[in-house]
Amino acid sequence: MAHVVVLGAGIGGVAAAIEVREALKKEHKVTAISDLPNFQFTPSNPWLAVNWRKPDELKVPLAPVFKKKNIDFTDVGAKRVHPAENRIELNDGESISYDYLVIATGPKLAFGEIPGLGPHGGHTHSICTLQHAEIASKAWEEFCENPGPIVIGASPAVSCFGPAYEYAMIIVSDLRKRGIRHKVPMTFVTSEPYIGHLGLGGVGDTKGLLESAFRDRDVKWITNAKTTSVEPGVLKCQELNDDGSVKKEHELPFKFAMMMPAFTGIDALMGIEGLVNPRGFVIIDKNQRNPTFKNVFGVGVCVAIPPAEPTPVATGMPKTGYMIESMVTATAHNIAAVINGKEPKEEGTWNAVCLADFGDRGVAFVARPQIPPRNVNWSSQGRWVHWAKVAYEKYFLRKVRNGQSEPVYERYIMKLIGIERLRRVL
Ligand SMILES: Cc1cc2nc3c(=O)[nH]c(=O)nc-3n(C[C@H](O)[C@H](O)[C@H](O)COP(=O)(O)OP(=O)(O)OC[C@H]3O[C@@H](n4cnc5c(N)ncnc54)[C@H](O)[C@@H]3O)c2cc1C
Repeated sequence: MAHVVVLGAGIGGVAAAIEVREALKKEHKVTAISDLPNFQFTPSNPWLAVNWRKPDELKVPLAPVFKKKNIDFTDVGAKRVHPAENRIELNDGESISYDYLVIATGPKLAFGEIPGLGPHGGHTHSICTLQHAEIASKAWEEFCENPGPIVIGASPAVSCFGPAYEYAMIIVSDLRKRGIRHKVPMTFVTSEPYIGHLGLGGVGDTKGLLESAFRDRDVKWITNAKTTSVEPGVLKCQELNDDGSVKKEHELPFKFAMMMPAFTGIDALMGIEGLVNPRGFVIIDKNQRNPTFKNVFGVGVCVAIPPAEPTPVATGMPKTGYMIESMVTATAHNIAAVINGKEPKEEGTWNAVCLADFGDRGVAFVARPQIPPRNVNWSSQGRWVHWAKVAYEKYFLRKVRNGQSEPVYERYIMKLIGIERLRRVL
C-alpha cells in the first residue's frame, strides 16, 4: 500500500487529491493537508472586494468533500516539509509520513519586500486571499462614502498581473454604478514594461485592448514602475527607462490602494536544498517531479518557472487555472505510473489561458506556448468574457462541492473560447 499526501487544498491541491484518489486503486491511501478548513475560490476575490460577492458564497467546507471521496484530511497546516525523511511536520507538533508527496501550497505573499505594502501593518489593500478581499470590501464601502484618488497595480517581481487589471476595471464599473466615478482619479502602477504585457510578453493584442480599456475608463498608467515604499496615503515609485536608469520619481497620493505583491514559496519549504529554488518555489521536471526527491511532485503557483523575458523592472510568469489543471492531471497519472512500477511520462500543457473580467465585459487570451513565438497568440474582448467568468466560478465551486475531478478549463472554457474564435472568423 502506498500513501500519497497532497499538501495544500486550493485550486491545485483539491483537484490533485481527487485526481490522485481516482487514479489509484482503493488499497492506497490519500491524505490532504491544508491550513484552512475551507476551499476558497481565489478568482472571485476582485468581486468580493467590491461587495459583489459574500465570503460564504466563495467557500466550500472540505471535510465532507474529502470524506465522500475516501481522502483523509487535516487542516492543521504544515510547519516544515522534511523530504529526506519523507515526512511533514504539522503545526500541532505531529508528523505525517508519505510515500509520495504533491506540493500545492500556492504562494506566500511577499509584502515585506516593500516598506508599507499590504493590509497587515501596511497601507495598501490586497485581493490575494479571501480574507484580504473581505478587509478591502469593508474599506471600499467607507471609501465610497468619502471618495478620492485610487492607485491600483503590481509591485516589482509580480507574476500575477491579471487580477490587478480585473480589479481596476471592476472598481470603475462599481464607481460608475454608484454615480461617483467623476470624484475618483485613478492610476494603474505596474512593473510591466507596457500595459498588457502580463508577464507573458503580451498575448495577441492585449497591449492595445487593455490600453484602450483604460482610456475608455479614464485610468492613467505608469509602466516600468518600481514601487519603493508606501506611506499613509502616498505610494512612491521610480519609473525606469528601458536601460534600467531612473526616468522619473513619482509620489502618488491615494485614498484607496491595492498593489499585487511579489510571491515566494511558503515558509515550510523555504531553503530546502534540492527541493526549492532561492525564492522557495518547488523545482520540477517536465513530469512535475522534483529531480532530487523523486517521490515529490509540485503543482500550481508553488512551482518554479522562469520569466518569459528580461524586463527593466522584474516580472514573473503567471500560472493560471488551465495550466494548473494540466499539471494536476499529469501528476496524478505519473504517481499512478510510478506506483505501478512504470516511468512517469505525462507532461502538463503549459499554456496561458485567461479570462479577465471588467465587471460588465472583459478580455480573454490564449498563449500557446506561454513563451513567444507562439502557435496560438489570441486575445479578444466582449460581454461574453464576463459571463464566461461567472460560469467558471459556478462550475468550479460546484465541482469542488461534488468532489468531481472534471477539468473545468478543458471541458468548458476552451470550448467557449473556441466558439468565440469561430464566431469571429465566420
Ligand atoms: C486574486 C487572484 C485572482 C486570480 N484569478 C484567476 C483567474 O481568474 N483565472 C485563473 O486561471 N487564475 C487566476 N488566478 C491565478 C491562480 O489560478 C490562482 O492563484 C490559484 O488560486 C492558484 O492555485 P494554487 O492551488 O496553486 O494555490 P492556492 O489556490 O493559493 O492554494 C494553496 C493552498 O495551500 C494552502 N497552504 C498554504 N500554506 C500551507 C501550509 N503551510 N500547510 C498547509 N496548507 C497550506 C493554502 O491555504 C491554500 O489553500 C488568480 C490569482 C489571484 C491571486
